Amino acid sequence: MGVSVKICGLTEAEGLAAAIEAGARYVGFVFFEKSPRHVTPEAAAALAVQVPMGVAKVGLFVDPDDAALDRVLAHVPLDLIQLHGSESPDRVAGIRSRTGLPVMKAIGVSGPQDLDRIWDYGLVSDMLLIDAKAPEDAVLPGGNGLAFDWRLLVGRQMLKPWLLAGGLTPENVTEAIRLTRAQGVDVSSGVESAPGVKDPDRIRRFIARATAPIL
Ligand SMILES: O=C(O)c1ccccc1NCC(=O)[C@H](O)[C@H](O)COP(=O)(O)O
Repeated sequence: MGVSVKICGLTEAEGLAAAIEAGARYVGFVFFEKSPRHVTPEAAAALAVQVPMGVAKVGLFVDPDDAALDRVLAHVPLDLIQLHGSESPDRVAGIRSRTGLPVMKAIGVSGPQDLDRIWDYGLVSDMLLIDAKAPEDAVLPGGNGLAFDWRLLVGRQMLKPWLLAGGLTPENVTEAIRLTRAQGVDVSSGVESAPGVKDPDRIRRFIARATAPIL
């Protein structure tokens, strides 16, 4: 099976259409108000009708309480919940059982000290997203266009299906996959022309390169 691609932080129909037509397997909507990619539940619902079967609609949350999840789920038929805050393993398991939806936990990596958490969260999540750890003073816990040292993942066993994220672009995604053997990749700022503005051409180039056979 080829590499799966998630395009994250979609806010308007043109970028979403480009992602779907180019073969994205996952499309992400950000429900975090401080993000330039934030969408309301109503806006996400309008975009979601454009998404065909076979493409998973992912809702990205940062330390959501139950009411925040309920508010979004009342409007948007999500297929997968992405947790991008400091949710504990217990909270991940709780959200999974309360919503009945599969959960992908994002794990920030900046060095070898972060790698044990990949195992811990693999026990309670359906999928993992291995991302660059945000700097201490960052406003956003993800979507910062920063990469980490991909060599940290070489030969690493994962308990669950996983996506690589953090600073990926059409220019570097082939090398990232070749090195890490990632099953999937996730991108946001690397396919934008400005924060929060997706560039359909960069989306198409990213997906074409990520899904091309690696020699
Ligand atoms: O994208 C955001 O604005 C965002 C806000 C809060 C938490 C996470 C966020 N994005 C997470 C993603 O899924 C990104 O695709 C991932 O971190 C990679 O981002 P980038 O380095 O910009 O490609």
